[in-house]
Amino acid sequence: MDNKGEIQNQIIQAVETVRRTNPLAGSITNTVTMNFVANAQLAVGGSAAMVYLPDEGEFLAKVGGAAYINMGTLLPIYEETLPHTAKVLYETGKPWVLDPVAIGIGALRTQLLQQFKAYKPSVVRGNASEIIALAGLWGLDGGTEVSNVRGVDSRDSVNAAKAGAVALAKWTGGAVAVSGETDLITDGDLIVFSQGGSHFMEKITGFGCSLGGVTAVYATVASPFIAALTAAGVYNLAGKRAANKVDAPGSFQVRFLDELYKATAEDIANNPLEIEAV
Ligand SMILES: Nc1ncnc2c1ncn2[C@@H]1O[C@H](COP(=O)(O)OP(=O)(O)OP(=O)(O)O)[C@@H](O)[C@H]1O
Ligand SMILES: Cc1ncsc1CCO
Ligand SMILES: [Mg+2]
Repeated sequence: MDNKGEIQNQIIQAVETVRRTNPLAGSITNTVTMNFVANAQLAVGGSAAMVYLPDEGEFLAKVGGAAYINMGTLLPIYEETLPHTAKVLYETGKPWVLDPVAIGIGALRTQLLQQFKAYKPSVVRGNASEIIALAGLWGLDGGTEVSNVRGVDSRDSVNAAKAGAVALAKWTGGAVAVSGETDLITDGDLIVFSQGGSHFMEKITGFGCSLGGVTAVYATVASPFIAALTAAGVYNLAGKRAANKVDAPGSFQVRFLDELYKATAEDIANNPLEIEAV
């Protein structure tokens, strides 16, 4: 798929189908930003449900059109819940989005992320440092063995994660989305840069987490690559619009949710993107 017009048409289809069908993408996600993830999923027209327990993860994997796993705040029960849910998703062919938040901290996080390699997440979404570190953990090109993640924040530029993102996408057969000032999305063959957003998005926690949840919503109706591009497009558009209306982070978050809700499919598809071959 190297035709920008075709990509834009598929983005329009994804946005409209979600608004028409209100699809469920269940989440196992961190307790810091859970509410923001759910509200962003609802604002784009999806349906949200958050769980912690192994049988409930399996239930959501089965009834939802896709799922979202975010590693932000691990609990002991996740040693059971996360691999169990990821295995069900993989074996039933359900798309799922992985956000490897804070990769490198703690033994359980490392162990779980290693296990996920076999369950091939349809979309890996993270900031540049997280993507580079995951490629390293999985022994792929473009990764580093030592994580450069500082807690949950990135210390690398989006472009530095290009090789790792491509290698991860080739491994999973899905898509990888690297967020930053400009977002990079790849399916292993094409690389798309999506522009927009606002510096305020670094001043409120959870824009990355909620972007992952919204990506899962679009993955219920579109390919992993189109889902990641649609989510990046609506985030960049809504972020740019919200920043034009407010002058501080708290009101930015509120305005951003309003702009997510108001964005039309055409405006999302027309948000600036540049396409290059790998
Ligand atoms: N300086 C910036 N300018 C424009 N957009 C930005 C900027 N920084 C981040 N964004 C946007 O914010 C969203 C989240 O990206 P970010 O890289 O901050 O995620 P993250 O570090 O995983 O966030 P969190 O872990 O707090 O949820 C993306 O849509 C990205 O495009
Ligand atoms: C701040 C924070 N700490 C663990 S998860 C999280 C949300 C952003 O990733
Ligand atoms: Mg993050």
